[in-house]
Amino acid sequence: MEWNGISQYGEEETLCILHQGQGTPVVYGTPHTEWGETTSGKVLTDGCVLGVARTHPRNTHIKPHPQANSGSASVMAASISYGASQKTRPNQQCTLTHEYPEYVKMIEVGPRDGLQNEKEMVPTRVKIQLINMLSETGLPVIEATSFVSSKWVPQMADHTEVLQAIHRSSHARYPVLTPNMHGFQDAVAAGATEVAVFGSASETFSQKNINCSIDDSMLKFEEVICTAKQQQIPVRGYVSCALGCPYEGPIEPTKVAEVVKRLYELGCYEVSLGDTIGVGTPGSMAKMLHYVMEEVPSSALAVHCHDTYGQALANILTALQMGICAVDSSVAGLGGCPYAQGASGNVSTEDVLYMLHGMGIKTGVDLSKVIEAGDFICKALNRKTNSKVAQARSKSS
Ligand SMILES: CC(C)(COP(=O)([O-])OP(=O)([O-])OC[C@H]1O[C@@H](n2cnc3c(N)ncnc32)[C@H](O)[C@@H]1OP(=O)([O-])[O-])[C@@H](O)C(=O)NCCC(=O)NCCSC(=O)C[C@@](C)(O)CC(=O)[O-]
Repeated sequence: MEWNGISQYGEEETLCILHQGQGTPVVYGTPHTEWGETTSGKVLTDGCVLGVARTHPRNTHIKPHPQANSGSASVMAASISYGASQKTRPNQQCTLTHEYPEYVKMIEVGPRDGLQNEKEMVPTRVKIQLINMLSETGLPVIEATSFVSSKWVPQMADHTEVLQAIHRSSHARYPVLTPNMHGFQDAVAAGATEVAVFGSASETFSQKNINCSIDDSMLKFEEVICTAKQQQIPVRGYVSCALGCPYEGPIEPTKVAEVVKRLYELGCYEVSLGDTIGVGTPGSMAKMLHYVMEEVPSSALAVHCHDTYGQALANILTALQMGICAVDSSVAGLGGCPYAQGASGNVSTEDVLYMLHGMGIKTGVDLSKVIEAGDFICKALNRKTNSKVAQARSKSS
């Protein structure tokens, strides 16, 4: 099936006209409207309604409209691009292509997600040096530690020492995890200037990870977010098990979307979608994002892919095609979650950078310096890197 689009670009708005083959064009979306809301408020024609266009500074995503005729589901994950440089006039045809963001924000989670699962205590000075080395790479966000119970996660017990000793780059931010007010207050006392709350789309995982139901977690997060707002501290959110749960198996994308929406509405500036056990595929990622992006704009979403089944890069690429511009990753692919047995580490920062830079996407991050930081932490842990790029570079040097 061929999908065609015609767009008319103005400074402020894009009008998308979608049609199939010889069908009569259907006008169905502008950047200022959400799904199903058109400038006219109506579908202009019937027989060839294919979907609605949701514009993004760079991508226009097509989603089947409830009245769409058969076969339109095949565009669920497609994106149609009308970059500013590709201005078209009405009646000119555009071919559907994927257009990627020019810049991707990299969120380094190695010092927290990467190390929290280590059985042997990692010396505090090693954690500090790792963060200091990562700060030299140009990474814009480095998640430094977490203010959780040391009975639950002993590896993060030195959170205050770590946060207070690192050299903070003026170009980077250093969020820390805070599951409740106790953690938030400790974090602020230690000098945190950004925090993250972490919920789950799975009830069982929520219980196992933070000892409360999803609803109770939202009450705790609300308190944290309200207090943080008063102190002008930005709050990021996580939703674990976005593509599967170690206890419940597959999670309905509608459930993921609901939890993401709750966090966003509470005031998280960005919500990271965690494939906690790395079971996702481009298919399930596209489907989940499709539902989530109905509730929350792509500009407020990030993806957080563990690489258990080797799908992380493909899943990230899918997310980029759908308009996501923020990616969590872990130096040397370190990590795992203490409450998700068998889950391997995050996608490695080195491998994501190699892919993005190879696609001409800017990150502002120096890959060689990240490889050095990865080399440092792997030596300290007496471990081989999980990064394919770092492995290849070390063989060739
Ligand atoms: C959330 C809690 C603290 C609840 O733990 P709890 O036991 O239910 O807490 P409580 O409120 O009942 O309090 C019990 C005791 O804990 C203390 N306490 C209470 N809160 C804190 C705190 N913040 N820091 C330090 N101590 C705390 C509190 O003061 C009290 O101390 P006591 O009076 O018995 O001496 C616990 O379940 C916990 O620490 N869980 C750890 C969760 C964790 O860190 N998981 C790994 C990170 S999430 C992740 O990896 C997934 C992610 C984000 O990467 C994305 C993905 O991949 O999906």
